[in-house]
Amino acid sequence: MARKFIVGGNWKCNGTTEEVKKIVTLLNEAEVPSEDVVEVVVSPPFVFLPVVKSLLRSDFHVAAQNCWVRKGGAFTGEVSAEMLVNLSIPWVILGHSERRAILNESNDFVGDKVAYALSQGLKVIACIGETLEQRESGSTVAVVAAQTKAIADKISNWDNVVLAYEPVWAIGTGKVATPAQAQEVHFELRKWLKDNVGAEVAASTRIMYGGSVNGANCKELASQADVDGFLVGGASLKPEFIDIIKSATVKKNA
Ligand SMILES: O=C(CO)COP(=O)(O)O
Repeated sequence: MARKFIVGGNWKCNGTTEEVKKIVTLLNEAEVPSEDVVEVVVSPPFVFLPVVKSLLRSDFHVAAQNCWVRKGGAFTGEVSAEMLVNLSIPWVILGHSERRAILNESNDFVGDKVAYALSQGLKVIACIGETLEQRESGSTVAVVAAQTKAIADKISNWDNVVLAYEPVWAIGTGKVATPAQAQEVHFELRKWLKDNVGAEVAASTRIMYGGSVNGANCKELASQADVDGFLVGGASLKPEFIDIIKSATVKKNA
């Protein structure tokens, strides 16, 4: 089954109202392949979601960067999945390594979050990835498999899930995974899905790559068989994000 290329821009904890409006203008004026070829999702900080949603072209979509693990209530500082749905925010990024590492989100907690967000009707970009230490000790595949299992154990429908493989050592470091390194892990993840969830889910679930993707390295990464898109941090705040969106055509012409 054809997996539509997907490019996400994770703006992380960046931006002022003025800067956010500038990025939206840049996106709105860009000439990019049609929605049939590439799905574009941008993820501003919570406070800017309404303004971005209201100004952004209708063929691009918005994502929150996180949400609370269960139904909202007395959880000071949290934002619930219900609130995102109420604001017609279709997507949420969950399990980003910055939240796993800095805010101690465990595999189980991320699995619960994914399950709850899906139950409320959100689409989820679920992030996984190994640290440098884990890669150097040869446990990359075991680590990403355990992270994926914690999600798989809690959900029964993968239709609204996209995996984002983001090796921690490549995030914000300028040290991008080589196309072969990315392809190897994406292949193993798809195999894990096939062996543990099912052949159909393995064939249809998109796996994005994230970690120092930029306008110069995106085409070669996009040409890898199991790379179905990108989750972009730093470069999603710059004009080169448009070039990354355009790299979807590498797939179309493959
Ligand atoms: O964490 C990332 C996207 O979620 C990747 O960040 P960079 O593209 O800045 O390395």
